[in-house]
Amino acid sequence: MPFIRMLRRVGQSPACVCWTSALPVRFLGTSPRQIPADANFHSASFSDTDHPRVLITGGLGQLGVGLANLLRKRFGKDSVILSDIKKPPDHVFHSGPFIYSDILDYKNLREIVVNNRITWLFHYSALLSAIGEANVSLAKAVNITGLHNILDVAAEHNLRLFVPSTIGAFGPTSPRNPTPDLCIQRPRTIYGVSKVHAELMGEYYHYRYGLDFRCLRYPGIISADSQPGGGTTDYAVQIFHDATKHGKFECNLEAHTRLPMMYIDDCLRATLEVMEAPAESLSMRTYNVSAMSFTPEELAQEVLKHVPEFQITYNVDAIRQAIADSWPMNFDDSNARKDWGWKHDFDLPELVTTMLNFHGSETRVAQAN
Ligand SMILES: NC(=O)c1ccc[n+]([C@@H]2O[C@H](COP(=O)([O-])OP(=O)(O)OC[C@H]3O[C@@H](n4cnc5c(N)ncnc54)[C@H](O)[C@@H]3O)[C@@H](O)[C@H]2O)c1
Ligand SMILES: C[C@@H](O)[C@H](N)C(=O)O
Repeated sequence: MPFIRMLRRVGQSPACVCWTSALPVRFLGTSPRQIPADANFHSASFSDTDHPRVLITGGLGQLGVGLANLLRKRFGKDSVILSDIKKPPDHVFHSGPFIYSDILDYKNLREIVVNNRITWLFHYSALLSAIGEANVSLAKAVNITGLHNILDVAAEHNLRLFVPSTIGAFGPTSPRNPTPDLCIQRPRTIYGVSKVHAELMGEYYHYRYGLDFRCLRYPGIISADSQPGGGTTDYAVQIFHDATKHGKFECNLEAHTRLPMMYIDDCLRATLEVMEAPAESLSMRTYNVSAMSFTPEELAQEVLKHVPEFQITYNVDAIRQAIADSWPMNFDDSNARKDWGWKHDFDLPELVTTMLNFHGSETRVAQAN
């Protein structure tokens, strides 16, 4: 019977023994963009877990290049395509496949997925919290309309889809210390609203169309060799540049502002681990992940142990402060630890040593040249 072909892979997790398993998709409407049945499952016959062919959107931001490096080590250089709307720097362009992809252009997205037989998609394009408040209409387009395109292309081509969410998906009425996976989510930034929307839409597509949607709520991510893209947690990256270059740092958040944070290696490993986790181990599709939690003052104290002349001053940015005050202080990630074995490697001391070593050696190289 022709409609049998239209049945999506369902019942993949205990949470997805949904009514799609009992009813053919024909009775539920077809795919999200009304694609004919024969157009589905371009990639269904390939082994998408053992050897995925990967597309990363928004790959030239703080996190994408590191993710590509990790995935290329695991799946081979040519199996991972990095994409963005920006021009890649030389070292990125020469390190593996790069392609232009604007997530607002649905046909372009579909062409890339089809031509490259993509099976896994990591959707990193976004406008972050502070920059999103400065440009709400662009944030709505990229974070919401763009997400719709990604969900549709993923559902139509049977992709495994990773979309990162954030501590910013919570708001002032959420429990802040700790913040569990399931609680009130009423964020007050366009970034947060778009991320709650992404979580809910991804889960809806999972239950409605059998989309293999996986989502982690990242804390603020700290990286040494990539710059943050306009978020509230950016201070915790900039402090290391300034401590090694100038011995001082002006912080745009108040001294006692506590936020969950994570070193990039932990973040990217968590991302790969949840993507490789057997579907039956996932009792949820959106998980908090956490590593450490600190204030600017505590971070400065740790930096001082290595840079004795280091000084921190405060010049608070009211918008970022209001955002930070509405976000979780500590993240409860016990479900991720229980379901798929999440465990972080970096606490505050290891983070600070690693970051200062990186920037210290860079500064020494620059001084020697
Ligand atoms: N960095 C963090 O601390 C953090 C924390 C929580 C969640 N996240 C999430 O992780 C993801 C990656 O974060 P990041 O820090 O690398 O972000 P970033 O801001 O550094 O990079 C985002 C990238 O998206 C690209 N982009 C913008 N518009 C686009 C479009 N129309 N089409 C294609 N690409 C477009 C930008 O050019 C940019 O390179 C985001 O979804 C973000 O919300 C990041
Ligand atoms: C926390 C995260 O989503 C991002 N770093 C921001 O501050 O906007």
